[in-house]
Amino acid sequence: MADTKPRKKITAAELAQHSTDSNAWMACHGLVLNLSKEFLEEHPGGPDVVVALAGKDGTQDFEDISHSDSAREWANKLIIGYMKGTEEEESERKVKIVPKHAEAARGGGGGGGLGAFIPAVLVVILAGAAYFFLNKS
Ligand code: HEM
Repeated sequence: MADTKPRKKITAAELAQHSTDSNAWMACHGLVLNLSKEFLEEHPGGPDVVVALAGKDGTQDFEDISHSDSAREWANKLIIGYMKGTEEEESERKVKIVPKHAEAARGGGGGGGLGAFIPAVLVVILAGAAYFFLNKS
């Protein structure tokens, strides 16, 4: 993850200019990844699916595949810059990395309800068990 290269601030127009397989950038979680030739050749999902998103924001497609944490670490090595945004977003994107699978699922997917539901279910089960044992004796 030792990404020592300074990150560049990139506009949507600039991103859109890098949309061919020999010159492919893709935005992901506000970061800009350089989809190098080696990356495209080695990508387990093949080059075409990624090249189709070159010059665009591929965050949704990247998350839809539920990429592993090692895929995310690989993506971090491709970071060359960050998307232009508000001052706050930009200062975060200067140091940000592609979120781990669990974080992305929690934050981005909108499916956070279950996590909050589990403790409530546990409390009900424990209360039921306590009631049962206290009444037994
Ligand atoms: C740009 C950063 C990306 C990286 C570093 C990356 C890396 C990987 C890695 C390591 C895998 C193997 C499974 C895993 O470890 O999760 C994988 C699988 C896959 N990726 Fe990506 N990927 C990237 C972007 C994308 C995008 C934008 C798509 C668009 C749809 C995509 C589509 C797929 C598909 C379909 C597979 C499944 C291949 C299979 O199991 O048959 N990937 N990717």
